[in-house]
Amino acid sequence: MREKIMDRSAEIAVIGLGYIGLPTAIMFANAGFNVIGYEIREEVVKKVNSGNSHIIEPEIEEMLKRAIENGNLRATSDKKEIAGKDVYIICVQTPLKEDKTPDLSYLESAVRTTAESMKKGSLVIIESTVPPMTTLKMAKLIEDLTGFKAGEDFYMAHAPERVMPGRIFKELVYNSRIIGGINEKSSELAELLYRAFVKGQIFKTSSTTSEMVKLMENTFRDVNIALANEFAFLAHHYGVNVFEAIELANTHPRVKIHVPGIGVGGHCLPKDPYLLLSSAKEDFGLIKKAREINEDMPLFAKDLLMNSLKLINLPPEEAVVVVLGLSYKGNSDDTRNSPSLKFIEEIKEMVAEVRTYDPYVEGTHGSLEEALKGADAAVIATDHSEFKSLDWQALGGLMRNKILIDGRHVVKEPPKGFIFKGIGRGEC
Ligand SMILES: NC(=O)c1ccc[n+]([C@@H]2O[C@H](COP(=O)([O-])OP(=O)(O)OC[C@H]3O[C@@H](n4cnc5c(N)ncnc54)[C@H](O)[C@@H]3O)[C@@H](O)[C@H]2O)c1
Ligand SMILES: CC(=O)N[C@@H]1[C@@H](OP(=O)(O)OP(=O)(O)OC[C@H]2O[C@@H](n3ccc(=O)[nH]c3=O)[C@H](O)[C@@H]2O)O[C@H](CO)[C@@H](O)[C@@H]1O
Repeated sequence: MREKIMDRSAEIAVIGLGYIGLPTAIMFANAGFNVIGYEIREEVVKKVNSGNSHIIEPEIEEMLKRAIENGNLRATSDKKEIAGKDVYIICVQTPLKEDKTPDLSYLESAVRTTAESMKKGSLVIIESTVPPMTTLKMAKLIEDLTGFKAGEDFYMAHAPERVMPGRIFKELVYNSRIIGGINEKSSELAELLYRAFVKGQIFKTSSTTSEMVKLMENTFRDVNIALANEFAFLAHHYGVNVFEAIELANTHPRVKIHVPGIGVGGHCLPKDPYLLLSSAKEDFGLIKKAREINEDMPLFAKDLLMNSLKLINLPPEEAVVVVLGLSYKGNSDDTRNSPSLKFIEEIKEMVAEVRTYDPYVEGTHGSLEEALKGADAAVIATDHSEFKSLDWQALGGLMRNKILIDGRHVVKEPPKGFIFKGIGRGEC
């Protein structure tokens, strides 16, 4: 297998062609490997094979076209086509169930497909983010299904993905990588494989440590954002602009406060802290509390909206509200766990009409001007670049009442003639 990886003759199957699987498949294909992407969504398979990406990400269209044109990448929904590959890389989603416990059904199904397809000597890599000890459990499942011995008849590692959407193709190359093999040989093979395109450092450890590292990174970020959000609450209480206060606090050499806002969305931060806690017998409460704070931020935005309507004596049930941005973060089309959706859920029964505008998300208004015509309030819920330079004086002319709520600190100066409130801006 070492030689096959070195001379690029190892054949790779990537299971799941989403935000992580598709870029990963493209990178290995452009590094010279023959890659087949196995994906259950047929519309994704069709799109990828025609050289078009189903996700929005800088550089992806050119990179995908290159991989398809050089004949190294193909997608399929047919299990038979991934039989007998040397390497299987699992990149399926690992969401939460309603009760916030891990839903590992996609992962288990992908592992079962891998077990049905692999051969003696295959290397199986889980890139998905998973609760600690999952890779060992999946290795056992493969042993039970195939009769192969883990670490001898097949190799297995957790190689968590750490890229940031919007910078995926840069971070795939330059981020350092953690490889958690179930044994030394598994780690070594996985390291050799990723060296095909990774220029960052590669650290080898056990699979359970690597699972925990990934979850700790996102939990660190989530808890820090919760702290920033709590500072925003306090700043409203004291009539302080929290962004000015954060900028000043961050001049301290050992302080780096995160950015408060309408909430924390995406496929990762809202669930990874729960994956970390999922099998713990007890916890200290901090991680859960941080989650609760971040999950409640859309309610804070709702309060700012309701207070503003009160100021103009407009009953909420008569108000037309326009939400700017549905995706969880700027310049992305991903709406998973987006705080905008929770905000809309919270207000939709209270107001006359909710309109949405998001240039990245289908099914929203085609034009912001159209959406704002006759509206009473605009609520910015996503920090898309184009929302940073809007001419609110001109847009205000289209509105019936001029209320502007900024949930993402994109409006630097409150526009004249508006009732303006922003999360962290010091006024309720
Ligand atoms: N999105 C991110 O920014 C990001 C970053 C780092 C890590 N991760 C982790 O990577 C994993 C994947 O996340 P994602 O955002 O790419 O998810 P995604 O939903 O975009 O992609 C998963 C894909 O797998 C497919 N799939 C599901 N079950 C399958 C099966 N049994 N066989 C074949 N295909 C199957 C789905 O149809 C989907 O297209 C998750 O564990 C996530 O936590 C995500
Ligand atoms: C540790 C880390 O860096 N992990 C990254 C993270 O990537 P992400 O795409 O989820 O992006 P984030 O920027 O973390 O945003 C999430 C949400 O938090 C809001 N937010 C953010 C910063 C802030 O100060 N205040 C906020 O309110 C923002 O608006 C958005 O809704 O998880 C990926 C998957 O595991 C990782 O691979 C990737 O490295």
